[in-house]
Amino acid sequence: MSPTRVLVLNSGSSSVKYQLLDMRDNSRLAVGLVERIGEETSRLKHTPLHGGGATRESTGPIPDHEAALKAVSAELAKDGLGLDSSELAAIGHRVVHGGKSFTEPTVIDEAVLAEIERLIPVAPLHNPANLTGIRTARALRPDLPQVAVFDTAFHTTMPESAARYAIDVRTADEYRIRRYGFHGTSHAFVSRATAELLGRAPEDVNVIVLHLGNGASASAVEKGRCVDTSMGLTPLEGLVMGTRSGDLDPAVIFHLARVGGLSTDEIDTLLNKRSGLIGLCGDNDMREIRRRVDEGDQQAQLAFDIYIHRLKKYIGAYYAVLGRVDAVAFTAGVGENAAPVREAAIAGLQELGLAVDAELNAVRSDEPRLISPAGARVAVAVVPTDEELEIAAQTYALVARN
Ligand SMILES: Nc1ncnc2c1ncn2[C@@H]1O[C@H](COP(=O)(O)OP(=O)(O)O)[C@@H](O)[C@H]1O
Ligand SMILES: CC(=O)OP(=O)(O)O
Ligand SMILES: [Mg+2]
Repeated sequence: MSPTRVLVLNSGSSSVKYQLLDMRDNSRLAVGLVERIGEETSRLKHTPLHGGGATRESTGPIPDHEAALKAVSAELAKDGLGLDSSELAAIGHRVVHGGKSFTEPTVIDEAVLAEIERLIPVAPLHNPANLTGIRTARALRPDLPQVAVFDTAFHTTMPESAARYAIDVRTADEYRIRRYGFHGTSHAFVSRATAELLGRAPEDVNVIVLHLGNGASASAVEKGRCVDTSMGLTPLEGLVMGTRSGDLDPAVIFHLARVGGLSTDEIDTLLNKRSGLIGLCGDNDMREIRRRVDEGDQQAQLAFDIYIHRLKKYIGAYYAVLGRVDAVAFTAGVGENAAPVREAAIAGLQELGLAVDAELNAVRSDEPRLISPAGARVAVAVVPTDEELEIAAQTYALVARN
């Protein structure tokens, strides 16, 4: 029998999330996470899901993504699920920036690696980690197909009117400056799952997807195709995020350089790592921010209000882009868990047919669900994302075809 298992690696700037799935029934055999890579207190959390083993956790320095992946491989081996298994069909990798070249999942070869490397300047937090993950996995299993699934792929359907910045065309083309968009695997999965929740085909519905994690982005999905998204050349544009500013007047950068004397790298770090919620109030975790808000903390309240204001602007903008909206879907860590964020983002939008039912919004569940009142013109939904399952499905489909 041909092998049916797929290992998915989602390498972030300082973390690796992974899942081992059996594609016969999409069941998960093991899931885990390595956090704080590069620090003294790195943490590995591994949960075997077949055979009912207990979660194992360990803390200690894991210097880089190569060491992280080797540690993951060792954990999997303890459950008899090692990377040497003949049941493994492929390894699927989340790759954040694929530029314009990659519109589909792609089997990784030297040319693909070179292109992912060339794109590092426009995804400095993500592509280097993705590359190390791929190189380490290839060294461990050189015989196995390794597939890249790109965050940018779902957004390649955006019309030029949404994808181009209004800057000199020749300069834009020379430096390939355009809006690529990210979190596409999640936007694709969630827009489809939302249509399913409504009992309709993806081609029949228009959905605004709000992916609110540490990184956050919105997208306008018309009949299953992305027509606009809030992230741009890099994952810095758009919504207020955990540590990233999102939209700002580009002249802020000249001002910081000319008046503040900051270097380009310093400004990059400021906007990507010391802005957003953490820059506004010192915390980037929405749980902590809500706790402070509930205690009357004014700084946390202002950070929350700025976050919500930006989110509301994008809901309005994408409503206008789509003309008709069937659903607004909240997803990722904040979108799935933070009821106050959903309530505040939709508040006051009744004229657009949008409302949230307080009781439904308070329900905690891992299932896709509606939170709008019965009979509402536009559905508001919470739809948990599953980037790993989507990456596994795309990886397996590609390998099974070849
Ligand atoms: N119960 C919760 N209530 C509010 N926010 C939460 C909760 N759980 C997680 N979050 C938020 O979700 C964020 C992580 O989201 P996630 O989608 O996992 O992000 P990423 O994939 O970018 O690491 C946390 O930083 C936190 O702000
Ligand atoms: C592209 C991006 O922002 O990803 P993440 O949310 O995983 O940081
Ligand atoms: Mg994420």
